[in-house]
Amino acid sequence: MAWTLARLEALDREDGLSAFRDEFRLPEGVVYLDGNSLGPLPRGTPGRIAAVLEQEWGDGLIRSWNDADWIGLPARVGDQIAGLVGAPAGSVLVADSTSVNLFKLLAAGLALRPERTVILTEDGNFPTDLYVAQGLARHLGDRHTIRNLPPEALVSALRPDVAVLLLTHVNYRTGALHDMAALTGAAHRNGTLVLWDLAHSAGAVPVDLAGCDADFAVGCGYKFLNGGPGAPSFLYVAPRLQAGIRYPITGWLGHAEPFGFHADFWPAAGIGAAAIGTPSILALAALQVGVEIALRAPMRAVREKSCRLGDILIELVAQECPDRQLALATPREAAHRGSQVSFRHPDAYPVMQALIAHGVIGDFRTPDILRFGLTPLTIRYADLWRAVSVLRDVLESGEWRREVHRARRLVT
Ligand SMILES: Cc1ncc(COP(=O)(O)O)c(C=O)c1O
Ligand SMILES: Nc1c(O)cccc1C(=O)C[C@H](N)C(=O)O
Repeated sequence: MAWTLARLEALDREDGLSAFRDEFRLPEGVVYLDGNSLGPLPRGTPGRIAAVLEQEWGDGLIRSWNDADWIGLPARVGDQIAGLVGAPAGSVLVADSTSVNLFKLLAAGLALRPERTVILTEDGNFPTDLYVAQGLARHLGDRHTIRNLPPEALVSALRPDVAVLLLTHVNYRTGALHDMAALTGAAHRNGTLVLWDLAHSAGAVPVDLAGCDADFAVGCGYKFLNGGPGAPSFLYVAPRLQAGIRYPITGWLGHAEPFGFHADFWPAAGIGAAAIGTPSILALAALQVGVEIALRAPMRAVREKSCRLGDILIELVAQECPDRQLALATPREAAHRGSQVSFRHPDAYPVMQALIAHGVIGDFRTPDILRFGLTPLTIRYADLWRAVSVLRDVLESGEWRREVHRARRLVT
């Protein structure tokens, strides 16, 4: 049966998550399909930031490190995020950026496997993951080799020299979802540690770090967790590894007694040793608002809606835009994708710019990807009708050929 606007509106009426949309500020006339890159602003965030500014900073001044427990905020928000990624309390800390946390945990993983010299990762992994691995290998005296392989070749590449398997759970371009349990199990049978990048998973797909016995993970605060541009990242270290770990950056807030002001470093117990310097309290407060919304949304319903949105988007594009040079770049089966759908088009960049000019905001990824993020808390089924109608019109009219849509901007 063909998709119609009426059928999609009927799905919106039955949608148990529909009330969440009102918790976000979404500009009139915009269909926002980029929450996988920068989540929208929760309506509660400005008030929370204002309270931290006025009362905690303005009135409380430095006393707020104790009175408002600013000092405990990275671990508190970490424990809240733990509830979203299947991790126990005390195993997640909010700190730094995803790139920095990748460096910290990859270095810690390599230090736990000193006799092994290979970092195994995937072709098409997010560039920062690859660059961090390259930079770290150089820093360690070029002793390590980085092996990039297609996903289907990873398991057979797990040989005795592989120290760490570094993977992004959901691929940023294609949206393909790895089987975390199977890959972690295969790595462990080889004595290899696994570091998962959850940038496109946390808050979007079910993640069970403890159930999969994952070793390390990092994740992003500004995508599906809606923490705002440049929101701090989080990191996870399995409790069984925390005692023996050696982080490459040992700052004063990772010390067992930061206010002892000792000359020598000895690490805090548990996940606290992963901290480096003073956390950004305003950014943490904003992130906490987004995380608390995500915690109220049942993950099973989020995943179901995400899969359904993806299936409908794929079917609607096939229905409305046949023969328009669009090729699905995302696995067709919902079980194998995250919360985005991507299409290839030879002129993806100007096509996306034309869509954005009409208020349908997705993004372009080199060389030829039109990427649509599906955030079940804010997207209505009927929004897909509007998005695909605009896509059809842009492709039919050839409007994307106009010079204005071809001018490359710095951030795509
Ligand atoms: C998979 C993945 N890892 C890491 C990052 C980078 O994180 P950051 O720029 O916050 O360090 C991103 C996106 O920016 C990403 O998509
Ligand atoms: N972090 C970003 C930024 O500072 C500007 C523009 C985009 C981003 C992104 O997050 C990109 C994103 N990780 C991606 O999946 O492509």
